[in-house]
Amino acid sequence: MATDAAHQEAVQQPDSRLRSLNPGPIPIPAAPSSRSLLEKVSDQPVNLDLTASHQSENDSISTVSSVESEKAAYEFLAQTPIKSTDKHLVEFSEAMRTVAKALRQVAEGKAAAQAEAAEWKRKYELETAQKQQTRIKDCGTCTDDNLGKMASQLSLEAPASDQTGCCGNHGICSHEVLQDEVPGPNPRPSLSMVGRKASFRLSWGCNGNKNGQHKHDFVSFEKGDITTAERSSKQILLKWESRPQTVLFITKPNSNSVRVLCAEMVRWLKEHKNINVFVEPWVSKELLTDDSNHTVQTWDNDDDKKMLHKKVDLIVTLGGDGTVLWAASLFKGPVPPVVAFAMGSLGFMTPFPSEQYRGCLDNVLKGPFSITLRNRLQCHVIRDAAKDEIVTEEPILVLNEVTIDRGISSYLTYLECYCDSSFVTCVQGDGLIISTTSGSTAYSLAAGGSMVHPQVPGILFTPICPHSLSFRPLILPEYVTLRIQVPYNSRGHAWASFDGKDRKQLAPGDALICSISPWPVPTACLVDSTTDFLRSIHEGLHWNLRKTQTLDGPRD
Ligand SMILES: NC(=O)c1ccc[n+]([C@@H]2O[C@H](COP(=O)([O-])OP(=O)(O)OC[C@H]3O[C@@H](n4cnc5c(N)ncnc54)[C@H](O)[C@@H]3O)[C@@H](O)[C@H]2O)c1
Ligand SMILES: Nc1ncnc2c1ncn2[C@@H]1O[C@H](COP(=O)(O)OP(=O)(O)OP(=O)(O)O)[C@@H](O)[C@H]1O
Repeated sequence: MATDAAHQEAVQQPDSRLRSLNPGPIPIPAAPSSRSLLEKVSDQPVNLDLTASHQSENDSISTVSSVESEKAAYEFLAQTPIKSTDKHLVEFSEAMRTVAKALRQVAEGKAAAQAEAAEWKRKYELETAQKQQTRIKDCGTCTDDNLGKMASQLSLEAPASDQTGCCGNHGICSHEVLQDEVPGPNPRPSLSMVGRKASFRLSWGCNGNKNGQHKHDFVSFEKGDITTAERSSKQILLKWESRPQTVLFITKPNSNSVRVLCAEMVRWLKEHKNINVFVEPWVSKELLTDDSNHTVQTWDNDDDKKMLHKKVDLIVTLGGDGTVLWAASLFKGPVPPVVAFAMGSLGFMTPFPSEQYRGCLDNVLKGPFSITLRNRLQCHVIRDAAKDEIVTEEPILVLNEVTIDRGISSYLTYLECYCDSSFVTCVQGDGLIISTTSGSTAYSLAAGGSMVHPQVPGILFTPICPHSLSFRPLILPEYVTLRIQVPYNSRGHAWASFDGKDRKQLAPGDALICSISPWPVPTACLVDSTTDFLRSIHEGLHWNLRKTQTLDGPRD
């Protein structure tokens, strides 16, 4: 009998029979015979959630007791001609797989969108909370009523008379006068020795004209025709409005020549220019041992360090590019102009020759001088584990780049990248560099990114050894926010490093959010921004160096 034969077959191969019989616990309408079988095989409720949909079909098979399944199968097989039922069930099973896959995709899409929305909300809350915290901290003991007033005093302000004169008429964010120290408890003696901070004005130079005037770029929409007006020279000039009085020295450690020059420059500035000098705490000890006549100032705690920008008119760096990065990293907010003397091997950001420091400093202290406004990236690490906390980790500012790589892991990094709300790509390779245009000549360049003039407003998106032939570096506009997410299904952790330092581990679920910071680093130019940039790529990289062909050869 056919039924007996089928019974026999089922007894001999119960496993394979059950695999085709059980497409999962979702009782979706199907052929009557299949449906009745499913109801007998599994009495589990419909489960459309993400966790259940992530289980493989094999997992769902294992949720059904094999004894029950076998019994149900025998009963079913006793009633139904096995061949046609098998065919139905195979079809049904396929249909179920398709449904499960679709449900999983929907659930995954929804979860990703929710996660993204939650993160943007958290980022907003984080920034608001941090701003508020800073204000409260800096205001010290001031009352709630005074909080708003004090907070506005703390921020950078332009004098009322100048607002129309500069920002009003010329429209650029030019001059900014740093306020005196906010009244608060116990000003530190070392910091309070310094007088009022020098004010300065920034303006666009116009066709070589250094009179402080500038023209605006503007777009005209007259009669629906879009045109851009004549472009001014975008060279930015810094002109002192009052005499700079305080200079901060940042020096490369472990260098004898740097130490000697630092001592000499400090003496010269104090004796000939009547300048107050700040140095890092370790340098102050070094200078004291070298020459007890040096009266330099320093800081001894983080709170004083955070107030440096209110005291320092100018930063002088002695070292290579790394020293400029170090100097910038000391300032989590506004950065005073940096005069970088070259005492390293390359020096893309260090245009001033140290042997001519007297002339260079004379010019800078007098002004006006050209500056390059170098954008920094502001990076937030958002921990998956800290999703419910409003304030997570402090933002980190980088002048060159933030790198997300595989660290010591031997697996490919797997990073999901979003630009604002758009998906960019998944990086599978050694990692990703998100670089400023200043950093374009550093690590990003080594990874195949383009060299970009530091005044170009953009963010470089450069993969490191991508395992894909078609992954080319990108340059994105400067106003976007990038989110790099280590997905839950990443095989390993990723590591973020900031200007080559401060490595932080990123676990699956963690994300890094980067956008351009409102606090650029103004670096003084030797000539002007473009001349200095071209000189650095010629001299530093020997860019496009080739022997010139002679006339001595084939001609047209
Ligand atoms: N493969 C690479 O090229 C590679 C690898 C790791 C780090 N880096 C770079 O090193 C930087 C940290 O510098 P450091 O001095 O602290 O480390 P470091 O002492 O290891 O020096 C790195 C080198 O990069 C050069 N450099 C730094 N910033 C530059 C810039 N904006 N343009 C051109 N060259 C630049 C420095 O002059 C130095 O020669 C990182 O921000 C990263 O860009 C490069
Ligand atoms: N004041 C400082 N305190 C601590 N570390 C510093 C300081 N200044 C520089 N560094 C670090 O010292 C390292 C070397 O500095 P830098 O790049 O300026 O010198 P260099 O290697 O001689 O120059 P180049 O990079 O052009 O060859 C960098 O990693 C930098 O971060």
